[in-house]
Amino acid sequence: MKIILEQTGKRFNYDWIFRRVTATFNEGERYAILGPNGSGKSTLLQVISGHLHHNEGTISYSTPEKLLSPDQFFRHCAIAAPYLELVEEFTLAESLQFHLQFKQFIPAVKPKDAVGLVGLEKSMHKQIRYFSSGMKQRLKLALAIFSDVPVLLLDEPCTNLDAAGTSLYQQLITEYCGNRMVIVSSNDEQEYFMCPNRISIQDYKNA
Ligand SMILES: Nc1ncnc2c1ncn2[C@@H]1O[C@H](COP(=O)(O)OP(=O)(O)OP(=O)(O)O)[C@@H](O)[C@H]1O
Repeated sequence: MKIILEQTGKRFNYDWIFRRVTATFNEGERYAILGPNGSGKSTLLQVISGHLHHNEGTISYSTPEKLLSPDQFFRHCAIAAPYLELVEEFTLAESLQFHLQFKQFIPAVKPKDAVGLVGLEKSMHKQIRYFSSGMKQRLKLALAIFSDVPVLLLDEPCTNLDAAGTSLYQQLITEYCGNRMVIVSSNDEQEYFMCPNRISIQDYKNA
C-alpha cells in the first residue's frame, strides 16, 4: 500500500489547518505526525483515513496492483482514535464478534487470545459502558493492531493508559505490527518511539 498526498490542504470554515502537504507514505514504513495541541495532527490523520475531506490538493491510495478509490481504502486500514467510539451496549465478547464480521485478525492472533493479550480477560462479558477509559483504550488498540490490514492509523494511542498500558502498547507495536505501514499522530515520544519518519504539521501552517 502506498499513500500519496500532493499539495493537500484542509480548512474548517475560513481557517486553514494545514496547506500544501506533499508526502508519500510507503508500504511497511512507520511515520509520526507531530505538533503541539490544536495544530492539526488529528485532522491530517483523519484526512489520510478518509474520515474528513480535504479542501485542496489530492490524496491517492494504491496497492502494487492497482489504484484504490478513496471509499475502498477503509477496508485496507484500521484506526484507533479518541473520536471513534466503541458500541457501549455491547459486551467485550460482542464487540469482538462484531469487529470480526468486518475485519479478520492477523494469523498470529487467535480471536480467543486477543482479549488476554491486552489484559481484559476478566471483562469478557462486561458491557463496554462499564469499562474504564483505559480499558476502552486497550480494546481500541487490540481491535486496530490485531486487524489483518496493511495500514494502521493511530491517533494519540496512549490516551488514558497508565504506565503498564503504555508499555503494553509498545510491546504490541513491536510484536504485532510486522511489515505494516503505521502512521501515528502524537506529541508523546512514547507513542511514536518506533517511527523514524517524522512530519511536523507546523511546516504546513500558513504555507
Ligand atoms: N470539526 C471541526 N470544526 C471546526 N474546527 C475544528 C474541527 N475539528 C478540529 N478543528 C480545529 O482544527 C484545529 C486542529 O485540531 P486537531 O484536533 O487536528 O489538533 P491536534 O494537533 O490533533 O491537537 P491535540 O494535540 O490537542 O489532539 C484546532 O484548532 C481545532 O479547533
